[in-house]
Amino acid sequence: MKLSGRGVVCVRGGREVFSGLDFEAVSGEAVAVVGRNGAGKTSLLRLIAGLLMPAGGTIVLHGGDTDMTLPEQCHYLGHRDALKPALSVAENLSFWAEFLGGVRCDATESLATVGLDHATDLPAAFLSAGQRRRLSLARLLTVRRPVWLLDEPTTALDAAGQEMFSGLMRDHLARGGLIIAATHGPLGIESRELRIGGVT
Ligand SMILES: Nc1ncnc2c1ncn2[C@@H]1O[C@H](COP(=O)(O)OP(=O)(O)OP(=O)(O)O)[C@@H](O)[C@H]1O
Repeated sequence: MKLSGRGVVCVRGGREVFSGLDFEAVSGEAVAVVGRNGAGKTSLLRLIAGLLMPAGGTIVLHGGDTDMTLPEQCHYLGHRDALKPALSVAENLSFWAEFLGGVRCDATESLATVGLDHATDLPAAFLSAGQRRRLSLARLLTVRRPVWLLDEPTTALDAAGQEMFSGLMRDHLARGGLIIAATHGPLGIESRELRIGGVT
């Protein structure tokens, strides 16, 4: 499987953010997207996820499931946790599993893996920042998708959480998945750098 972008142009609010961007990532590989604030790292993830349209160029997944679109094969984890505060931890995960569709893995197991099995009935409103992030990560495990698009994924995670997450990323790569992560700091696993917007 290979994700490749050729000559990608990103325009936001009528202003060109980047242009002529070439990139690729293959199965088993993590790419860390780096660059100054406003360089377009989040925008690139959103372009790949199909949440924005490129103003030029192409983004194609080779060797994926031909019956599914690229966005249907991606998990996009934004830097803000998309959780419903009034729903419990388990209900939030169930909502996401329903929304994403496809084959579900065991939610209880996913919550145990991210260290939230003690809080399944707690409303998401009461979670700490790190716990909210852990709940977002559980989504990656409950519905399996090969392409992980992660925006500042380690934000708010403590040392143990970062270690747990590094393990999840390694497992994902070992299963043939690929990861594109926007980050200002170390990702926690071996990765190739994709710099956008010139030198920071
Ligand atoms: N909805 C929008 N309308 C207009 N411009 C936008 C919109 N969203 C983002 N932008 C602009 O697009 C540019 C790229 O933003 P983006 O969030 O992709 O950058 P980034 O590299 O992820 O930044 P950071 O490191 O600060 O997270 C910025 O100049 C931003 O102001």
